[in-house]
Amino acid sequence: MSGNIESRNACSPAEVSRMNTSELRDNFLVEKIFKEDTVQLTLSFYDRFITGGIMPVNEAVELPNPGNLKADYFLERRELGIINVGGKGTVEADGESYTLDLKEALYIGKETRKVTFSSSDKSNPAKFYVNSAPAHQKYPTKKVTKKEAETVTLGSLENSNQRTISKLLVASVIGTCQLQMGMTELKTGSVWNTMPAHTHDRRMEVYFYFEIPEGQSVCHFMGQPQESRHIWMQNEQAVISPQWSIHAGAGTSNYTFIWGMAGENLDYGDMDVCPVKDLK
Ligand SMILES: O=C(O)C(=O)C[C@H](O)C(=O)CO
Ligand SMILES: [Zn+2]
Repeated sequence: MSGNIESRNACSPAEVSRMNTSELRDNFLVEKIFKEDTVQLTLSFYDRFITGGIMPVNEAVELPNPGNLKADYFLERRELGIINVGGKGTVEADGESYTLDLKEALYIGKETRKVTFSSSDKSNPAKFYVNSAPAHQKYPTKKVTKKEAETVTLGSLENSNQRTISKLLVASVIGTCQLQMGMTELKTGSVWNTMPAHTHDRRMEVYFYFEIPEGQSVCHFMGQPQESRHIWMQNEQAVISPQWSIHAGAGTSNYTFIWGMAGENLDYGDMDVCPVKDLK
């Protein structure tokens, strides 16, 4: 890829409070994450965070060097996090191969020149969901399985929000510059994520919703806690959350999502919780 990738400007809270449905969706929703044999990337100017998907089917696919990064290669000044949400696949990073099964993660450090993605079985292709943030130090490339993740169970069936959070690429598990990624799986009968909602001025965040059953959807809530807006999300779509915005959702069924963050700190627990009774 020598051309530019799609970029999204940062918007102010006042501007967002006046947006109509399509303006909200154009600025924050990333509609198409996976396309056969293609790298789909979106650059957000919140913390210069890149979100995308790579689905190799018929051939291996190489991480491109988009023109708007003005770099010699993609990871010259960046780090990359990958979570596979499809069939078994392999990521090759400067000649080293890492096989990723469903829901396994890989961190690739700064200064890795060549990264290629392939699927083991084209009838059940790998789907590599990727996040990338600027990096100023080289940390080792490392695979992290769900067993190696830091896991917490939150919520209750009574509050329709029982869920398991697997912190995969976080400071307690691996070294990263600013990227953090993990996955939240809702139990059957639970539909709410991240409730009570929170903001974190020190980090932006992107949610990628998947495992939404056919015919179901997730209503994602964003905006300032007292000026919330919603975006209806379909399976395998992502949504960008500014640092001033809540990011929560309620599904018409249970589902899974990947969260990725970058910014000032690596402290997962640094959140400003918004009491449910104060939301507007
Ligand atoms: O369900 C949740 O709660 C989450 O998954 C919260 C995210 O991990 C998050 O927003 C971290 O800042
Ligand atoms: Zn958050």
